Amino acid sequence: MSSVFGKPRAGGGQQSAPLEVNLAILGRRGAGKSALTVKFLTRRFISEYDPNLEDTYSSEETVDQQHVHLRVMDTADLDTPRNCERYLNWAHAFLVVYSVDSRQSFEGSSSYLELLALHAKETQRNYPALLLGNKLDMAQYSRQVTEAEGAALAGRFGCLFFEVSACLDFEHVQHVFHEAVREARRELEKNSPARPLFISEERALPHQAPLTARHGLASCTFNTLSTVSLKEMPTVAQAKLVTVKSSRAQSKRKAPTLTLLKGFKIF
Ligand SMILES: Nc1nc2c(ncn2[C@@H]2O[C@H](COP(=O)(O)OP(=O)(O)OP(=O)(O)O)[C@@H](O)[C@H]2O)c(=O)[nH]1
Repeated sequence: MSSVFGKPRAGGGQQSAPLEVNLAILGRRGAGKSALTVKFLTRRFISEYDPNLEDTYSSEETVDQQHVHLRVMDTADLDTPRNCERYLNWAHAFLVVYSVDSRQSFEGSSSYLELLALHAKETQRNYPALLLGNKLDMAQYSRQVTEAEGAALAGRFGCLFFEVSACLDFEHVQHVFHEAVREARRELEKNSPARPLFISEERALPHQAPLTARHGLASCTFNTLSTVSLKEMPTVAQAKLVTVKSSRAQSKRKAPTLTLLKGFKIF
């Protein structure tokens, strides 16, 4: 079951098909994958969760004025990469997360980057990955991995690197997810068959179906920078949905509600 966290779309006039991007969040247990995912989707920090729950969420995003249908798989791999095909064959980009206060999780992130490099070699394709050092808020008390070490590891694998915190700014977390979308988009555009960028006129040719029918588009004037994903949604673990109030402070009013996974507690 997938959960949908809808956000208002900007640029309502734009009619082109949304870009579809699948993003998998990888990393050792406790690195903060779920906390970052839920922060991005709800702007909130969670502190309680079910560590065995793996689920895929979808969210409507606007990245650089483009409408993006983003799916995020918050993986639960226990301690080492397992049954990796479920995300390797599905994702267009990966966020590899470690915690700056855990050397073990940093070493774990290195195994994930190696796995992705091997997959890229085997499939002869580039899969963008971003390395994230999470729990930056803990750095002043219990940092075990320096920023330079994180940057060096990212440099070895040619990926972007950010230090973040699921507890701090939403905007910074959102920026990182949107960077992943940009990286995925770059690859999708590189790998998609050449298509015309602008078509100003549609003429029904005798032997050709109209463009609208062939592309499933409503209008003949369009910009086809977006790429429709052909990858299938994986079968994801069943997750029970619960509805919680979006804010305790709003309890006296008719509070809006959010649908969240069982196991997440919102503060
Ligand atoms: N201080 C701090 N704690 C965090 C942060 N992110 C996550 N945590 C805490 O770290 C613990 C693990 O976070 P999760 O998001 O469940 O980690 P995970 O990587 O999803 O772990 P698994 O579900 O076991 O794979 C939880 O107690 C979170 O509250 C952060 O940025 N700062």
